[in-house]
Amino acid sequence: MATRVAVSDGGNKKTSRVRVAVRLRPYMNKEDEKSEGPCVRGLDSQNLEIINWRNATETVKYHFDVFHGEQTTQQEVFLSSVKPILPHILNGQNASVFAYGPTGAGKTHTMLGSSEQPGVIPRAVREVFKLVKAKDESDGWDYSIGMSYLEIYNEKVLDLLSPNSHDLPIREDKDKNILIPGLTHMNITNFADFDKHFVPATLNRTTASTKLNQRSSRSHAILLIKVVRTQQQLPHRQQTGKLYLVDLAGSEDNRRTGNQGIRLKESGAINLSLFTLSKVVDSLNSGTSVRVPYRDSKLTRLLQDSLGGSAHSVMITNIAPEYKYYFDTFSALNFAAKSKLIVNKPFTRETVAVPVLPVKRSREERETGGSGTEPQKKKHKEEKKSEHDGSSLIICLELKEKQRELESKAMLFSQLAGEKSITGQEPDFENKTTALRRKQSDATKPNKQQAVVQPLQVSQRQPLQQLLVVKKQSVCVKKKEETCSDLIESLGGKENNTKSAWESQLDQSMVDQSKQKILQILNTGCLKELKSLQQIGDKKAKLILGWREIHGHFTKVEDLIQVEGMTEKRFSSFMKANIVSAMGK
Ligand SMILES: Nc1ncnc2c1ncn2[C@@H]1O[C@H](COP(=O)(O)OP(=O)(O)OP(=O)(O)O)[C@@H](O)[C@H]1O
Repeated sequence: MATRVAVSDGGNKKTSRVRVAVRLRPYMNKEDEKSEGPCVRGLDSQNLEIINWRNATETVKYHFDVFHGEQTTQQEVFLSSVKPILPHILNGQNASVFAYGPTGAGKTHTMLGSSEQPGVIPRAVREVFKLVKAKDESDGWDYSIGMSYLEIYNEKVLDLLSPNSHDLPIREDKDKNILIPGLTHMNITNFADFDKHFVPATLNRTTASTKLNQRSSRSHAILLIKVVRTQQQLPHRQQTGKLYLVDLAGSEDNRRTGNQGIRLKESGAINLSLFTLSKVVDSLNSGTSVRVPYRDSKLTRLLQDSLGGSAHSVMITNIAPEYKYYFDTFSALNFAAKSKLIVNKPFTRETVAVPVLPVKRSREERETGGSGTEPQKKKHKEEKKSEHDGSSLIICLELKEKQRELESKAMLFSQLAGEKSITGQEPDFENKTTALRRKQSDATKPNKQQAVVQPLQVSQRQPLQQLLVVKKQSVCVKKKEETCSDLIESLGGKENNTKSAWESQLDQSMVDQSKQKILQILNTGCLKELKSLQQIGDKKAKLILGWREIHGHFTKVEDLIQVEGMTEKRFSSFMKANIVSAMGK
């Protein structure tokens, strides 16, 4: 029996920021490179720029911990982004590395690689063995290493080391430790041992061919390497460090993947979990005590202790240079920029053997008995707060939300790009790749997400016609909102009036009818119809479409509060404006 104790040594209270690296893969087809050039490019080892879709005469700049360009080798990625965090797991702390990005952007290449170009996973496991070997004899601790390997496919947790097993439950003990009863845990003694289990298990992972990637990963694969160290002397303190190596399924746009049937269903599950990941990131970033929605997807639930404050985490965002990935790339970069704000608070997980069992166990006994499943007992004050501490893995999910927002923009954009301009010429966005080589201004002003809009010389390139159309629309939305405020004012309503105060001035049956009309538009309206509602601009309308895609129908207008950015206050104002407007028709 062992008791979980907090460790108060110096390093434990330190906060650790999620490191964010971005890796740009090379062109897969040299012809594309010649014909269009990249839509995104690196500027130096930390900065990159991408064309601004809102205005093709500008680029948007991002600053990250590391930028890995097309020529970066697997070893360089490992050395700079992953190796530095590995020593922590020998001290009872958690670490995680996860690859995020659009489908086909290079996540599996980065994490797994090939026999000629091994990726992060084989390199990290080798390094862990190396670190343990270096410590083993000298520091008074015995070490054992174990592995588990699972995938989350269609919201099911499947054991890749035991492929016939069924969906495994995720449980949380009273100390908020995440457990997966029944998950195989194998002790491994060297890299060959790991390889023997890992390689065949990898073949069990669900992959399929999509239009964008012949061998697309349809699941999130999570490799867990657990290092348990036990003091050789009394009181036989024991510390457990976990390393999660995560290859996320790609965020995807089904208009481009051509997914149908089962692929479409998979895609829904992938996008839902990535969407939840984005919500978790948002919550963690907000730094408030708002509930972090870990429970909303299996992925975030499972990775809770990698994301919630107890881990050293690295997110490698993979992006692709081709124009067809433009909006995916843009949303991935925004997500990555946001995830940089997450701060983890690493601590050491330690148990102490109860004094009635002072007999020193042999290493073999410890290995077979000590690490069969997730830790059974953990007690740590800091850990209790873990739902509110920012951590890492996450990064992805916010993407989903951004993804949806941008998907809609992409649809609009691609519709526009697909049409010939009034003058009969093809839209020229795709031909502008070299526009990244534009004159730069020194006047850069970083925003919260570290993105900088870099103005370009208008004389060098004319704004794209279709982009101007998008701009005009947003002007219209603004005007509409002003009209709406006027209406509210004329009713004598202030934003914070209670519902009864303003509703009581109206005929209840009319109010109910208006609500029905609003509900109908919320449930069936296309983008344009949604935008016809008062106070619903382009962004909100897309968020509503995204919500509908995931959750189905709104059962009542009040459900609108569940849509991102719709606070109670805004909802109240929205209702007032729209009821008044509907009654006036
Ligand atoms: N840095 C790179 N250098 C060379 N080839 C790469 C690189 N990154 C990716 N590739 C190649 O690009 C293709 C797609 O990469 P990969 O399968 O890793 O994408 P993915 O992001 O994992 O996609 P999915 O989400 O669909 O599984 C593969 O053929 C891979 O070998």
